[in-house]
Amino acid sequence: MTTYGSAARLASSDLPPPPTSIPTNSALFLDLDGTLAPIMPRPDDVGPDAARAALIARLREAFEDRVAVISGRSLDDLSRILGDGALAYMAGVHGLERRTPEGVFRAQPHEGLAEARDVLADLARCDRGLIFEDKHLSVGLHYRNTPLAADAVIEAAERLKRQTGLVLQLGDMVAELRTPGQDKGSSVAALLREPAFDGALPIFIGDDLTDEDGFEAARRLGGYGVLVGPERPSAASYRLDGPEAVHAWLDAAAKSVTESEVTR
Ligand SMILES: O=P(O)(O)OC[C@H]1O[C@H](O[C@H]2O[C@H](CO)[C@@H](O)[C@H](O)[C@H]2O)[C@H](O)[C@@H](O)[C@@H]1O
Repeated sequence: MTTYGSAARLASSDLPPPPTSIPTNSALFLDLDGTLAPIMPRPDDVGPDAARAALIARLREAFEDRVAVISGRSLDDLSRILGDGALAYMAGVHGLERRTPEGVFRAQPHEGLAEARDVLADLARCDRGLIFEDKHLSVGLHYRNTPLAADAVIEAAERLKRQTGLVLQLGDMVAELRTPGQDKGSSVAALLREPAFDGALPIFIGDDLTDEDGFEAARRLGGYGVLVGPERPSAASYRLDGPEAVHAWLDAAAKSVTESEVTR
């Protein structure tokens, strides 16, 4: 369940930027859209990017593979955007799918998805600005290109939540109905149980409401969250302005870890 962190954080304001000098045993849990990639008008507008790929490769080396992308996108879509094998650890559909070197975990799709799929796809046919997205374990309707449709989309999604038992996941100009049972926080906890992450300090970086589960898990498991974008009540401890600042911070953090390894 998404809440907004401990009471101390409910009125959070002026979160500082994270320190660039971080413990060598840190593990990075990274959101994609709005964090590693700038927000684009349509989901398919986000594609492979050489600078991002090079950054991920540097991070994997500096953090000895303790790097995971944890996204609302499906694993297939993440492979299209990041490249197959770009990362050893990835979670998709808000934690409903997870890939590690040992294999793929995938939740069972909820039976209510058929109804949600029909209703949202019908709505998309009524407004050419709406984009219907089917991720098999969840279905979503994007209204970024037709913002006046927001109320109707959210109302329909709330009704579907009540009728089906699916989880309503509101995001950045999107309403999504997803299979219950997992979230970004449970993915962080599961990945920290992998041998490569043993004893690691989790740092979760993300921009969206779904990332609050990741911030809370990181905090509970001894690390912290970094909110990307404007201030809001959040379980994160630090904040960066946007993807450009994220890339610069990750670069600096990787260098600081590499340098402290060299001087040991
Ligand atoms: O958890 P994330 O990696 O941040 O993924 C969240 C959602 O990202 C995508 O939608 C968002 O980004 C699109 C491209 O910038 C944008 O057009 C859309 O309005 C945003 O909501 C993706 O399509 C969703 O499946 C993800 O859940």
